[in-house]
Amino acid sequence: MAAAVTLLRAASSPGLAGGDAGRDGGSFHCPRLPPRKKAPRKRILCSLKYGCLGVDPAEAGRTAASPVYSSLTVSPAGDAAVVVVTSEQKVYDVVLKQAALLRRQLRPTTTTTTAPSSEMVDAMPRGGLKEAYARCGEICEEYAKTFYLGTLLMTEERRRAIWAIYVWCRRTDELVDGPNASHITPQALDRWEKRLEDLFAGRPYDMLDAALSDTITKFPIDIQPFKDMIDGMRTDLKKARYNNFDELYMYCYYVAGTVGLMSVPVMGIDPESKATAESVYGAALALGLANQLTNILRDVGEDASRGRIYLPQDELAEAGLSDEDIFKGVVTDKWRKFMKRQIKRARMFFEEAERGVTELRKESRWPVWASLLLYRQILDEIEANDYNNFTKRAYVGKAKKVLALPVAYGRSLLLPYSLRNIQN
Ligand SMILES: CC(C)=CCC/C(C)=C/CC/C(C)=C/CC/C(C)=C/COP(=O)(O)OP(=O)(O)O
Repeated sequence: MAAAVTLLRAASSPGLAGGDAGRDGGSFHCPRLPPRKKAPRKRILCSLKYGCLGVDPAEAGRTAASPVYSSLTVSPAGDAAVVVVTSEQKVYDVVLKQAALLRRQLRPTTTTTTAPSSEMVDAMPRGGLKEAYARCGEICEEYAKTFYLGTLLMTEERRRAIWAIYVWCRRTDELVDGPNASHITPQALDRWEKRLEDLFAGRPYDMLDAALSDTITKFPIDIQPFKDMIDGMRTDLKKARYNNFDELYMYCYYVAGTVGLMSVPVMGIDPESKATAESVYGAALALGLANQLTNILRDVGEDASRGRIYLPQDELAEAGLSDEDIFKGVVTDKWRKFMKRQIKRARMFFEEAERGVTELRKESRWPVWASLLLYRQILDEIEANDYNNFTKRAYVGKAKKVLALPVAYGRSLLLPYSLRNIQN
């Protein structure tokens, strides 16, 4: 079962998602739950941002009553209020937590010292941490060249930290997507999680872990996004279908939104920026989601050949499409229409991410812009392929890749969005 589905929570829970916490940009409008006695069984509609994306304006009226709105329902008994929380709200709780941590510039509580522990020293090669980070850099360069090039502009400490995070994510992903994926069991993921806890406590198992162990002593990085990513891998082991966008949203958070959350404390917010930490984390989350949705749209055919369909089943059905159509892989008008809706949604996540990039420290913006521009172009390529993502892999050519670098650099010089009106 997906962790993605709505979760039940007592209304009295202190971290009531989307409740009075509020959100910059006004996208969350979940009012407080009403007092129990006065409003038994009252339903409160929370308008969420992305659930209804891609719906034609003509259909807009219908969305008000459609299930894309989460319902907060006071229980019939009136005494134990139960809240159904959407994935977007649940993830937003994590965003708030991470933002609070960054604001306070806290070190993770499990880390007791900034000096390498004896376990850390044992796990390190003779060249020590320097060599461990260099290896992380090589891996990052090998798998994500454009992003790697961008990181070279960052300060050494930040760049090395980003590489260490990248490598941990890559290794986690390889557990379920790599050559040994067919042997991976939930127990192996449990062991990987234990290993994560150990490295956060200063007890790394190997040199690559040692680099991350060191990184978390230098930046206010929380373990939760890392654990959530492992949860995403657990989802991948047992789930091959997503009933609706809410479920898919959660999956995308687990496997990619988490990367955005892990990166912000290292990339840093521009000291001049007037944006709140929540909004920057929100943008980082949006970029992870946008990238993952794009990745899914690019790989429809490849995933189908492994029996997997990472598309909202209800939206497929609405478009008159079934799993069989995906397995057959014929581009029809129904498929084009369905794809247009999915692409539109992915672009909206990219749009949300854009503002946030400008709020990052100047030297951190370039790699993020570069990867944003390049990944977003995959959507253009899917369109250029007339939506044939069954047998053609949308690919951004070398020339376009090279061109993206100066464009990204130019954008990284722009004033943070939060300062633009102030200065004009
Ligand atoms: C926007 C702000 C404020 C900060 C930036 C925060 C960051 C760095 C967000 C990026 C998140 C990210 C890179 C998520 C990973 C998404 C993803 C789908 C990666 C795909 O990785 P591969 O599987 O290696 O891709 P390919 O299959 O294309 O090679």
